[in-house]
Amino acid sequence: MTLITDVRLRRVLDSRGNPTVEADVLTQSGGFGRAAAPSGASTGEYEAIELPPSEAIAAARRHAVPRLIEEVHAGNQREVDGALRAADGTDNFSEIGANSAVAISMAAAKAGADVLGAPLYQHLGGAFRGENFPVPLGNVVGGGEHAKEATHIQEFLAAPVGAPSVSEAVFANAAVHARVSEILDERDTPAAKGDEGAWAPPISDAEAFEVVDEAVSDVEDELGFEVRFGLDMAAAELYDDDEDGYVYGDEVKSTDEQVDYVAEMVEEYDLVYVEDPLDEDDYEGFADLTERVGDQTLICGDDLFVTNVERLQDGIDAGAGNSILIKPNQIGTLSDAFDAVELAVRNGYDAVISHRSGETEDTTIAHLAVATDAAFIKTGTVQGERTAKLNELIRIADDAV
Ligand SMILES: O=C(O)[C@@H](CO)OP(=O)(O)O
Ligand SMILES: [Mg+2]
Repeated sequence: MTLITDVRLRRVLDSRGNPTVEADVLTQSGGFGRAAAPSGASTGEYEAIELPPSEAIAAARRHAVPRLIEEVHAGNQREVDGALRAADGTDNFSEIGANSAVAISMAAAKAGADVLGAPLYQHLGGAFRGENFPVPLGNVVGGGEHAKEATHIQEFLAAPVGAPSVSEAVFANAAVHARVSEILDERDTPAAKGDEGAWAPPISDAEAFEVVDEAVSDVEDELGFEVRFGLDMAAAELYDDDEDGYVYGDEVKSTDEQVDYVAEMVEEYDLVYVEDPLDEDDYEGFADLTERVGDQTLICGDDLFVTNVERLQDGIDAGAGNSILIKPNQIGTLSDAFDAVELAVRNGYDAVISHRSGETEDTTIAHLAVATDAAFIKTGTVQGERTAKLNELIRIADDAV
């Protein structure tokens, strides 16, 4: 019934106005799934390869589509993803592009769910999934590669850890985003927005800590449940080999100073989450920091692990981090993303399912987060391509998908 009968690929717009790959998968019994690949700006060096969309589409049509049509069942995700891997023949999807691979992989999952008449999260996670919901990490202030003339730290993320429901959590993040804007106004600080819809004010990181801390406390008082915050430092973008350190404008921090700085910020602001606090090759630095503050906060590897089980296993062996960011397009298929979650959970690491800075209205990651029982989902706060995922989470909780 779920035998794939057609795969259609096209270029569509992403939220930055760039082209990206969209896939439609059709099955014998009329099942249909559609998904689009997201795209990063602060991409990790070890990510699977994103090809220019036209090239990725042409290569996938040549190599992958013939191996899928009348050959593979959309309901069997391992079979779909195995065919994509076989069609590509490389470790990093450099032949057909991870953007084509992930779009087809996700579209096939949706087609499989469609035939079963089940919501995607249930198809992927099983009948007993859907009781627990991830805490949404909401980007409220940011800079780095996502905005010019703003903070060095890429993302300051509201984390409504005490919210009684996913809907209240989503609205809490929106309230923090709104409160940040008021506080910036009070300080006569103009702010543009970055790629993910976070405020991108021309202020120092130290001031951003103050502003976000104040906004989070105000919203916590107003709503009456615990709201904290965290960071994505995207430190691989700050690290400069020539300087042998992390560059914050005129200041350069050595690795030891960077570890001290992050540990101090965790203490001072009671941070609940710190992503990529060190360079993407620095397992040792991650391990030092995890040793110091890993019992108080999540230390999450994004560019460090790139959703890759081998890199995650190296991290587990080294004691580097206690959490992994999961981005399906970093590795190319849903099966690979699930394998990374499974390895993480077996080793006491929390999984955090994540969007990219370039997104579409695709909502697959909302389902993925519920299907995998992930602790957190990072998918912005406002702006259509972000609210698409957040609203889908609300619908899943309301049994309305
Ligand atoms: O670093 C990150 O975690 C992401 C998403 O916030 O950014 P990008 O997609 O640009 O890699
Ligand atoms: Mg990151």
